[in-house]
Amino acid sequence: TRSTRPQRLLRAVQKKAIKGDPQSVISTIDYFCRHSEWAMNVGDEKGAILDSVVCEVSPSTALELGTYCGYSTVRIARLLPPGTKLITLEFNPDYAAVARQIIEYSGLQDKICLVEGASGDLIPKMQELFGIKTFDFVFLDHWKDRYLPDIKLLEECQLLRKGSILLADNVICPGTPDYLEYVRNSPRYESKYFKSHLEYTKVEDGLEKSVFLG
Ligand SMILES: O=C(NC/C=C/[C@H]1O[C@@H](n2cnc(C(F)(F)F)c2)[C@H](O)[C@@H]1O)c1cc([N+](=O)[O-])cc(O)c1O
Ligand SMILES: [Mg+2]
Repeated sequence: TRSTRPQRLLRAVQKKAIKGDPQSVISTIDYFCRHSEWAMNVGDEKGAILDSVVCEVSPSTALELGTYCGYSTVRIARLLPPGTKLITLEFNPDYAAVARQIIEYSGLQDKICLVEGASGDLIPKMQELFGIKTFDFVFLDHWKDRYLPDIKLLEECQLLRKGSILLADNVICPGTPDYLEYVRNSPRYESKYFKSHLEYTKVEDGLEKSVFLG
């Protein structure tokens, strides 16, 4: 049967990127998505905003919801201080299998823990599975109707602390209206919109950065 898009993206990385070089993995994926097949990676333009927030926060504990092929996983992990771990959650086993290979090819496997399952099941287990008390940084890029329920779950599980940073992709396209309304109007968050474009296109999209106020 025909290969899947994530498999073709992985093949491009294995063929064109330099093993052990995260930047070349990132550049190879961006080139593939711009010139061969579009794919729902955060991309280079929004990726630069993601980079700047990760560097600013310099998190000791970080969570990503929605690994997909591991593009943003590699982007985040390459900037983390030594000894810190990025936990990334992926629901689809086929995507997870591709992501594991892309992460390994980048050489960042020691900084990343990819966990397969549903956020609703895994978030309540973060303390017991990983000894995590709170997350300094959370990147949301999974199903858009899960952003709001999942941050409410993070709050309930006491996984956010005063100053925790949430960064959400696609708040304009495809859009996360209920999430946006919540973080922009809740007294428990201070929110800011970073205008950009949908990956590899001229369509408007952006990232919403929200600080949990406790
Ligand atoms: O739909 C989009 N993204 C959905 C992304 C979904 C990805 O998140 C995973 N997931 C689901 N639950 C979990 C958790 F956390 F529970 F484990 C992880 C899914 O299996 C999938 O790999 C999207 C669409 C467009 N677009 O232009 O259509 C552009 C984008 O940037 C997008 O992110
Ligand atoms: Mg996205």
